[in-house]
Amino acid sequence: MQMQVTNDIGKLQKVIVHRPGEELEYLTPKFLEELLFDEIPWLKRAREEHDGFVKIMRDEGVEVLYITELMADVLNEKSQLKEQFIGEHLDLSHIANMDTREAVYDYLMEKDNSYVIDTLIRGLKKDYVQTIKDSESLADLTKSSFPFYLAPLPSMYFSRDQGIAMANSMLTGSMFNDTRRRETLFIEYILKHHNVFKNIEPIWGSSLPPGVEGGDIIVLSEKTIMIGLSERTTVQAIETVAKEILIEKQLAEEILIVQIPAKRAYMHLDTVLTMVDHDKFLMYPGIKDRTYTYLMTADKKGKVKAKKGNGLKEDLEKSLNRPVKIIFSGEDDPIIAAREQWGDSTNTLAIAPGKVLVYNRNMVTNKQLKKEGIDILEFEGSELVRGRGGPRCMSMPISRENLK
Ligand SMILES: NC(=[NH2+])NCCC[C@H](N)C(=O)O
Repeated sequence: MQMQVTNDIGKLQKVIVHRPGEELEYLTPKFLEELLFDEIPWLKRAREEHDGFVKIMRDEGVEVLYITELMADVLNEKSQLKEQFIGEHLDLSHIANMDTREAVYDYLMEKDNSYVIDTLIRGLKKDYVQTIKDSESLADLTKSSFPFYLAPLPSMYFSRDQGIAMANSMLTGSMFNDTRRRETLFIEYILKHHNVFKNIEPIWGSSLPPGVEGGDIIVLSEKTIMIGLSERTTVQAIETVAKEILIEKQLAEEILIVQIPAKRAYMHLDTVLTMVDHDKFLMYPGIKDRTYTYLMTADKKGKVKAKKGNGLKEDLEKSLNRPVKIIFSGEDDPIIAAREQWGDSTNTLAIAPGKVLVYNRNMVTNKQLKKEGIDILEFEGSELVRGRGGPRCMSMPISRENLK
């Protein structure tokens, strides 16, 4: 398949998602912070909500692929990859004792592929695996209270962050937090080995310094890629990826960096700013005077140069070559806007210019969008939102129509 994403609003053709699974049932209050959740979603309802999200996209003609199914295809077709895949998960799991590691490996190797895939996402509780019984290891004696050999991956359903299609290439996420690093192994294997992807030269996030996640990348046009400098995306990683984008792979002519305050409530640029139409953006007003912009381009000698931007609106207008309207969410009221931003009001997913998916709970912002002439497709997301992400976070587009 040809990867093609040269904008963030063109008709969405193909997208990869993950249906929330039992990994959400391995969340407990004690480890919420470490696992980057604020609450424990009710799985049954979260799945219904996710199915609703997928149904809207399918009804609109979007081809929706599940990451677990693509991964199962890979392991079913190339069985020799199973050991390597499990091994890479174990490498990233910090199991202190080698015998324990071996026991976990043996346990997984005996199971069938779909069980392995589900377990790697769900997590593996310590009591599932019989380790050394008669002699205890130092790791056992000093064992932490963390109850898993393989931690659950509850943020797996935020597939946006794991793989970022830009033009005809894909960057795999270089996750800022240790707890999310194993998520990207799935898309890496799919990119390397699944025949839905062919002739794609990816940029491997694992080769970058930590900190470029998909929620921070918005492909504005063929010319410009916007990158958030945020809690999750670092200057170091941007410097490296900019060379790939501007020089090695020439995926765009310029990168517009938008620096936002580094805060949990808006860990990625797309939690406070999304594009909803050719000339319209939706933005959380709480960051209005708190963004700084920079432009990165390549000079004739093949070096990346950065300069200060002229402010978000002006830079967007220049890049898109048209006047732009910024709609301030929550009717620009500090309380309404903050409340609804926490409910991901500003994390819309465009499936065509002027047509976006939104959670129904953000009533004020949704009404505002309608007034602005935006077609909104609402769905229930009250459990999904507890993981701090909305429709855009839950989708990894791999094909969108180009804009004229
Ligand atoms: N693109 C996004 N905004 N993704 C939201 C990710 C939420 C996830 N729980 C995290 O903290 O990492």
